[in-house]
Parts: sequence; C-alpha cells; structure tokens
Amino acid sequence: MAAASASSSCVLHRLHDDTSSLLSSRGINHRSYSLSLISSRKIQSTSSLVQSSPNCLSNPLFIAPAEKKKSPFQTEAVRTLTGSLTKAEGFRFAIVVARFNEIVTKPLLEGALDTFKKYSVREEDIDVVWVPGSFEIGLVAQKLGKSGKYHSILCIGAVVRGDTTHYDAVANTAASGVLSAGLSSGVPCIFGVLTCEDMDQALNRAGGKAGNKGSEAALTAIEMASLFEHHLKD
Ligand SMILES: Nc1c(NC[C@H](O)[C@H](O)[C@H](O)CO)[nH]c(=O)[nH]c1=O
Ligand SMILES: CC(=O)[C@@H](O)COP(=O)(O)O
Repeated sequence: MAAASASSSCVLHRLHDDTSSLLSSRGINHRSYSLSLISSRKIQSTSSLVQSSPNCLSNPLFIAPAEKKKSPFQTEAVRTLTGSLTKAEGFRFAIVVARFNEIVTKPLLEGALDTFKKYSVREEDIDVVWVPGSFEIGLVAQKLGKSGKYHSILCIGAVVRGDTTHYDAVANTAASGVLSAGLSSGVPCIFGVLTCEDMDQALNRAGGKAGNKGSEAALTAIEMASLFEHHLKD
C-alpha cells in the first residue's frame, strides 16, 4: 500500500509538471489550472482513485478530487433515544392527586397504581400526595420534583365544567402548573388531569369505555423516567 501511494505520488507530481508545460505551450496561465500540490492526505485518497481508474491520469487536465471534509457535527448514523417500559424496577414515583371530584380521581389513581405494579414498580417506591383540587397540583409537584427523591411525578385531577368560567381558570392553571413544575425542577411531571365538559366524559375516562387516563399517564411517567435516567442524565 505504501509503495502504491509513493508511486501515485510521483505520478501526480509528474502529471503536475506535464500539465503545467502543456498549458504553458498553449498560452494558458497554468497557475489557475495547475494541480495544487495536494496534501499527503489527498494524495492517499487520489492514489486510491488512481489505483481504481488509472486511465484518469491520461487526461492532461485531471484534477485530483477535493476531499469533502466532514462537519464535526456530522455523524455516521442518526442516534435515537427512547425511554424503556421494561426496566421500571427501582424507579421512584410520586403521585399528586386532587380530592375534588374524588369519584373520578380515585379510579384514576387506582389505574395508575395498577399499571405501576404491572410494570414492576415496587410499592415502597411510590408516594401518593393528596391535594384539595387541581389548582394546587402544580406547586406540590414542583416541591416533590425539587426534592430529588423521584424519577417522575404523576399529576392526577378531574376538572369538570360547571355553570361559570371557573372551569377555564382551574383547567388552564392546572396544566400550566404541571408544566412549570417540570421545567423548574428538571424532573418529568406528567399531566394526568382530566378536563371535561361533564361528569359522564370524566367517568368514561376513569375506567369507563374510554379507558383509564390514570393508567396511560403512569406509562408516560415510566417512559420519561427511563429516558431521563438512561439518556438525559447530566
Ligand atoms: N372545580 C374544580 C376544582 N376547583 C377547586 C380548585 O382546584 C382549587 O382547589 C380551589 O380553587 C382552591 O384553590 N378543582 C378540581 O380539581 N376540579 C374541579 O372541577
Ligand atoms: C371547574 C370548576 O371550578 C367548576 O366545577 C365550578 O363549578 P361552577 O362553575 O358551577 O361554580
């Protein structure tokens, strides 16, 4: 390989001289056309080109291909990071649950606990914290997140529209409170708060024909805990 590279190197230098004299004989400013004496690195890449197609040298205006430099940010392949649902054992969770509309939030909580158990989360690794209503969830979630004791905080509530616009205040504040708790603590805070037009909608999502949103939120809590623990740790 070294011999081949050396011979290609002298070939290229000779080609450079021949090309320069050829262009000069035709009155062409050979400086603009001449082969720049390519770096050893390009000679090696060009030597591999010469070895694969030696007749390219017969072309008097053969110009060694410039080697494209790889961006330092360029990778050989796209990396994909996802959380796993299969390695939940050992993760610690807090569940913040609103007592308002307990007829709905209790089955949501039970659905979440059943899912944690199904995915091997130990009972001793789960803390349940009750708050009066969904409005109070955000502050408590932030406090728990900042404690550093949990891999993920699951927030459960049920906001059901009444006769006034109070629903909008509570529903929007609950959502922004959970988001803010996650952003400020750096711990995944999962929004498992139902926001429903009536009680039927809420009950259908707490173990009725629309499933159990508490159970679904627990799966999200496990996946996010895994993603952060295995891929996003500082
Ligand atoms: N109407 C609902 C409430 N309202 C209570 C508030 O969440 C809060 O506890 C009160 O405003 C005191 O700060 N909470 C729910 O979770 N769901 C509702 O439908
Ligand atoms: C979401 C609420 O706060 C709501 O249940 C309160 O009912 P109302 O709007 O009739 O006072």
